[in-house]
Amino acid sequence: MGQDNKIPKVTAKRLPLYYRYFEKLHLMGKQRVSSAQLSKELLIDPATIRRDFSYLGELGKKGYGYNVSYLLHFLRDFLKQDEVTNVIIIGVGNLGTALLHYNFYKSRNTKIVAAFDTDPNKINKEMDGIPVYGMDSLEEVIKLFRVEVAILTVPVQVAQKITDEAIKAGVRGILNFTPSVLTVPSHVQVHNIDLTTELQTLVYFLKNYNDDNE
Ligand SMILES: NC(=O)c1ccc[n+]([C@@H]2O[C@H](COP(=O)([O-])OP(=O)(O)OC[C@H]3O[C@@H](n4cnc5c(N)ncnc54)[C@H](O)[C@@H]3O)[C@@H](O)[C@H]2O)c1
Repeated sequence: MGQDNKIPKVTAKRLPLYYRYFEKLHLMGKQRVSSAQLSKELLIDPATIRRDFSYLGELGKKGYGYNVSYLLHFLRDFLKQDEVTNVIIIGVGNLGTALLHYNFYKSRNTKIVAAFDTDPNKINKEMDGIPVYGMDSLEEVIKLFRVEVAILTVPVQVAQKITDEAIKAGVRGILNFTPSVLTVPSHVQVHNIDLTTELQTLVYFLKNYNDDNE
């Protein structure tokens, strides 16, 4: 754990909390935040926040507060050992919305950090606390959050194009809910989830294997 040895456990425990909040501030376009603001949002007293950050080095300036983007990067590197796989959802329609609501709460090592769509009524808003961006932010967000997995819930006709864009920006895994047969480079993995096929297989098994357990 290296440098963490110097940091009190109580501080180390709060770092993910700070990280998540800086992430949120960054997505909201905030560039800096004071310890008083942090204190109000996170319900931690300002002196504790200042002390916590003092263990991490000179990260704040008097009268300026903390630089959100800098701290986000700093904390991300610092928390590497707890790193979760960041995931995005592309296409916030019927299926994408359902998956956003679900947000994979059971999984501790994956996290949906953002969603994307082209519909102006859906973008630049939060859904279940997750920001929904226009497609022009795709590359930036994938790079910023080192997103590794994209869940694809877009119309079939745009699936390949969007896959190409996501891979170009750094995505290495695609959970494909569209019926499109995707072509990807060898370093990328695609998992297809096709409910129609699953249903047909079930019906087939019901018809052919329902008398006994052959
Ligand atoms: N695999 C399955 O079991 C299963 C089940 C249902 C749906 N689907 C598939 O999932 C996909 C989504 O289905 P749905 O019912 O949610 O559709 P939907 O029409 O409700 O949602 C599609 C969303 O994608 C957005 N979109 C359109 N073009 C886009 C683009 N170029 N970039 C980004 N976003 C774009 C739309 O604005 C919309 O919000 C479809 O391909 C559908 O065939 C699969």
